Amino acid sequence: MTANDKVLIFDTTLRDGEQAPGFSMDHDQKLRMARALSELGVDIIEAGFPAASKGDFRAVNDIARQTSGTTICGLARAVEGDIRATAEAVAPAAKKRIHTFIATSPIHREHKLNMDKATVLARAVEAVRMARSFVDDVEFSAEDALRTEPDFLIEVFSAVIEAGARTINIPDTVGYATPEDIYRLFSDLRLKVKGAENVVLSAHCHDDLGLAVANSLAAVRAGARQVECAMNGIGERAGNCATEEIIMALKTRADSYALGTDINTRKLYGVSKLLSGLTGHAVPRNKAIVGENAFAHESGIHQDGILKNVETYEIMKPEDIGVPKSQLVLGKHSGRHAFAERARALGHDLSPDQIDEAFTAFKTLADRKKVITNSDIEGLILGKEMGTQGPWHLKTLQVSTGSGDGALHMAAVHLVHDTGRAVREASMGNGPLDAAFKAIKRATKASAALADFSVRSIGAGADAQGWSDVRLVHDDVSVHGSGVDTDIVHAGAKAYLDALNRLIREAKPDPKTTAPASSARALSA
Ligand SMILES: CC(=O)SCCNC(=O)CCNC(=O)[C@H](O)C(C)(C)COP(=O)(O)OP(=O)(O)OC[C@H]1O[C@@H](n2cnc3c(N)ncnc32)[C@H](O)[C@@H]1OP(=O)(O)O
Ligand SMILES: CC(C)C(=O)C(=O)O
Ligand SMILES: [Mg+2]
Repeated sequence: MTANDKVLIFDTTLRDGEQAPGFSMDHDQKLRMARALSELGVDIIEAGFPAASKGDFRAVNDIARQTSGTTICGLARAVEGDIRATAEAVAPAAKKRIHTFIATSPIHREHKLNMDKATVLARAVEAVRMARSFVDDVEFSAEDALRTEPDFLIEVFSAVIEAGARTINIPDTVGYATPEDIYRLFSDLRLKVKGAENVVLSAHCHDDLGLAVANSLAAVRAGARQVECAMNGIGERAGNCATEEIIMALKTRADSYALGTDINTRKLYGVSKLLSGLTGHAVPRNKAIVGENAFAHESGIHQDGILKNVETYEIMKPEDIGVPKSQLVLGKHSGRHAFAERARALGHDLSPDQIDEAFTAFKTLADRKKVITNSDIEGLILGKEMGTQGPWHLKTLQVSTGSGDGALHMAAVHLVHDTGRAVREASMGNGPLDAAFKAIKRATKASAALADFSVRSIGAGADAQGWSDVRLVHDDVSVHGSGVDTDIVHAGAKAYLDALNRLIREAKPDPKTTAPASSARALSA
């Protein structure tokens, strides 16, 4: 594949995606997601905004340290401190990029930046020059490009290319453009920007009008060779172009685009599920590519067609996305091989130890549940992954509850700390979950306020497992925890402890990877 036959996938799940309300991830979750994106084969991971906080700096820095093979990028305003912090954060990566931006549209210039055209132009050039003093790979974005005067865009892009930018990103920041607008603008810029033939043109489309993927395809048609996107389409407001959708559109309609990506599409479903698990937001059932209904057929005419020829109603192969159509039925008589195979088919590459652990949990579940679905297995694997890191581990939870006036709700817990210390505590509460949360709080002596709690069923049937999400807040730090169990009170208690453990771990960052004082100064740019 030559550079011109390939579309670079720039994944911004961890930056634009994480910026959206309700989608923040803690340090471990970001590292886990970065690993999954790298294994998926994205070309560039935008890992965060290092100047935003010490936590963001540390996450980008650790991702740069631990992720090999993928370009690690951080976002910076056209501000010296932001660029220095980003340069420092991405420095450990073998392949690193600084992405700097400034808004160019009249409304942003006048009302947000309070800068005239000449100042915006000068700041853009200065920022790119400075970023180039740290790294070779510099991307420049003209925020709100689609509402900018085209002549001014041409002037800015020509100048930043001369200053050393290698990627020129043309964002539809507010999701205002139509595919025709995008096609026209990208075609025009390709012709008129000086040096455009030597750089990669990039699309960054938001989904406010539901056009992000269509607009990204229009940009590709007009010559863009990088698409910025986020898994499950998360991002500011209505979100970004969905990574899984643009990739499968290019693959499925290769007859029309004739362009490739380096993505292992079979991992898409697993990465999508991982993100849902980490953030506590399930994808809608009817979501393209990765939704539960994407390959499900209920109506008779469709089922009849599918039975006669699957292509009557399916334009993609589920296995190309990692959605298994396996004939193996998993139950209590199944063995380790079949289990490991299914886990792999669902996109989870587990180590032998992880398979042992998940298989033991699977057998316990199979004894309790008649039918084991793919959702059960996912819940089990993701739930295990989430609950294994201490310092506290739940050994036993016993709940006694009743109904009617004066009913008492009690919970007793047995927790074990990483140090080996065991603690048993009990508490009453306004309900069984409240009693369990209070007993855990007492046992760990941790103080945190419950900001959000939810439980949903994964899989079908009365014996479906419950997936619980808990958000705890302490000292302005907000963390999310998850728990899975066939019993919803146990699922809630596991989620509560998972979140408490995260708070405890967040409170003690690894001194070796904490942002040094110089970058802390940079944060106040
Ligand atoms: C379209 C996008 O997605 S843009 C990226 C959005 N991401 C983020 O905002 C990341 C998280 N942000 C933060 O943590 C904070 O906003 C920080 C650390 C970046 C800045 O915080 P503060 O210094 O407190 O400034 P605050 O956020 O209130 O205002 C932004 C300032 O940056 C200026 N600014 C905004 N974009 C740019 C830019 N690209 N280049 C230079 N200056 C900029 C604004 O005009 C404003 O300046 P002012 O203080 O002189 O009015
Ligand atoms: C920072 C830029 C690329 C952005 O997210 C946008 O303009 O939407
Ligand atoms: Mg954006």
